[in-house]
Amino acid sequence: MSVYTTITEDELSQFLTRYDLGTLRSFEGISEGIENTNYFVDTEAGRYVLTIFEQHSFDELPYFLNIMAFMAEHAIPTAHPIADREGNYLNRLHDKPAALVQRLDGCGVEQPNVRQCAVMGETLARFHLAGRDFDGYRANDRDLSWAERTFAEIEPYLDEEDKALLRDELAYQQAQDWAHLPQGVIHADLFTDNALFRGDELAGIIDLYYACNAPWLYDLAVMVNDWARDEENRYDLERVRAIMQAYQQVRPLTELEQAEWPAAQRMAALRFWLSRLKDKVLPREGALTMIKNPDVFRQVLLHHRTEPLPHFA
Ligand SMILES: Nc1ncnc2c1ncn2[C@@H]1O[C@H](COP(=O)(O)OP(=O)(O)OP(=O)(O)O)[C@@H](O)[C@H]1O
Ligand SMILES: N[C@@H](CCO)C(=O)O
Repeated sequence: MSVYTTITEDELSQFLTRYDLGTLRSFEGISEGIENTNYFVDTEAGRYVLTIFEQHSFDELPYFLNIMAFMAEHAIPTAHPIADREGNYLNRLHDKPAALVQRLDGCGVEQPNVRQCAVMGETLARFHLAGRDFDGYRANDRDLSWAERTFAEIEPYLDEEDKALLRDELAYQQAQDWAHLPQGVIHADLFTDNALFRGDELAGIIDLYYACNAPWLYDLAVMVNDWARDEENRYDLERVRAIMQAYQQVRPLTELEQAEWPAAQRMAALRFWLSRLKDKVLPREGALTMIKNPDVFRQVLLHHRTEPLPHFA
């Protein structure tokens, strides 16, 4: 359940007076999602999603909302934030940051098919190329130095085998040439639950709240690690091929990227193994975060260390 902040009809109607969206028709809390409070909101003018941000500060949100607007305006299917009469995407509700975005007409997919994987590969490449003209900048706060700090924090809670594996992987990642890979705006969390589909048509990507500047190849690895994995955490090479070929039809990988592809898969697995481990051993106080299983990404990392996925260039 993810309605942490409950709003009344009167409060919402009052909030909507800042926008040019007509009067409220109906609203309903959304049960999916973990981090924020989300409501579906229908008004005379259309259908929207209201997000009340439970974790982010007012200062950090404009970057994310501006990227969503920029991508939507550059033909990348994304929910466009709605500006109020003064042109602001960000507002205040219950003393928390809040924003309205377009409601996309689609559903999440749990086990994507090959066609949906190809759509995602192509869309990610277009997202990366479009981002070259975006003038905001945000450093990646889940990079290798974050991984090292996180390992140091959680090390006392880990068994010897995991400690040795993580130490070895961190040393391997330190030796990679991340600085010379092509970089730009990345989504950084494009898992299957962050894309909504109507059949095989992508309605849009959501949850851009980890977006940052980082190597494009890493973003592709985050996607492949999640989209091409079956329920037993085995990789389906047809789905890997579909993502990689569709991506490279729009933006072919450079030689350096091809060489670093195994390292990128491992870095993406390491990042989500560590964040899930940290959520498990050091749960955030007061946060209602549902713990996602860290072992999935331990398994993914072990897979890629012995048998990295091909780049299909
Ligand atoms: N723009 C949108 N259009 C349609 N549905 C949306 C939109 N944004 C969110 N949703 C719906 O709301 C659900 C929760 O959104 P989201 O995944 O962003 O949750 P969250 O709590 O904000 O983030 P997280 O997934 O990181 O916990 C989604 O699964 C989706 O069903
Ligand atoms: N996609 C992340 C959670 C949200 O960032 C995970 O599956 O661990």
